Amino acid sequence: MSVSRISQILFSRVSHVARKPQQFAVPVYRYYSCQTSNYEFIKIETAGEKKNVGVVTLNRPKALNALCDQLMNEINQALDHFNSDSSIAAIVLTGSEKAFAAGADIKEMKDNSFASNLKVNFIANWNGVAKSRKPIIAAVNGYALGGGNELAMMCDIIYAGDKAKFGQPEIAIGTIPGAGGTQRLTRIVGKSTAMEMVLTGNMISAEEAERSGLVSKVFPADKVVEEAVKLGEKIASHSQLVIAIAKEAVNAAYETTLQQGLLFEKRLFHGTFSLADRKEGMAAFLEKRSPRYTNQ
Ligand SMILES: C/C=C/C(=O)SCCNC(=O)CCNC(=O)[C@H](O)C(C)(C)COP(=O)(O)OP(=O)(O)OC[C@H]1O[C@@H](n2cnc3c(N)ncnc32)[C@H](O)[C@@H]1OP(=O)(O)O
Repeated sequence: MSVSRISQILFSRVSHVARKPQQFAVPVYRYYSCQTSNYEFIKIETAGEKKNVGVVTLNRPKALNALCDQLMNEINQALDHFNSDSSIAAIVLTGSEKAFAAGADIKEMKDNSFASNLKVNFIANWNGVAKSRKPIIAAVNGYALGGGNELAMMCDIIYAGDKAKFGQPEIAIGTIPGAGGTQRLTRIVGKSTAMEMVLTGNMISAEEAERSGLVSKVFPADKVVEEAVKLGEKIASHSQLVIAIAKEAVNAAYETTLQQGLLFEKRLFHGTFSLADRKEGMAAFLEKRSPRYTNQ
């Protein structure tokens, strides 16, 4: 990748037009406030002491949060909303205690054909999560199966409740994973574990998922969202511009060769020296005080 392409990516992705969210104060949880919306299958809230973490909760309990087309479109809308809200620094994506998501909606896709999938580019709208500029933390309780596990893997960090179960059971319904279950999963957990999960459809526990690097931490089920919000708040304490750059650099490790990735990283590192926040961060360290970032 050329240096000019790297700079183009660097400067196009970190600038966006800020928009104030519509909010009203209905406390449903300490530090939480609901937001007005017309969503049917999700709920959105802001959380954290400074209300700087967006929370998207999948809310289709009768189908264990099966990822129908409308639900995925609603997730994309919510992410667009939080990505364009300058007061939000990180996003938590979660489900219910029983299911993060039980996969793509089998009822909705059972009559699809190869031709119909091609015509509408079936599940192309699932990419919104992976494309979010702001970090997304998946807080997983219960089942994360098929597209549910793939959705979690599109997030940047996965926290799991101790009863969570992860799997790619598509083989048991005559198909294969289609949204990252053979690709992201293999890069994360390695060939043997991925192959076993994809070829058998067997689920792994939260503990196994942590051991294999699929999730970074496991908490009691009723604490996982709270811990994910705390993590979002910690992320929010840093420069949002530098967070966006750091996220892109880590993601490049999955998409480029080592040499291209190292060059990309070095140029982004060099680029941070053009930011007031980089200057402020180093000055604050040397003056033994907390940094005051301005996202400039
Ligand atoms: C690109 C992506 C592709 C994919 O993701 S393919 C789909 C991969 N996922 C699966 O194959 C998982 C399917 N679901 C299950 O195996 C089971 O469910 C569970 C093990 C998750 C839970 O079992 P239990 O506790 O016995 O619940 P229940 O009665 O099976 O489910 C409750 C309701 O939820 C609906 N449901 C569950 N998963 C899906 C789904 N993936 N698509 C559509 N509906 C789903 C059921 O049908 C049922 O509904 P009703 O009460 O009307 O019978």
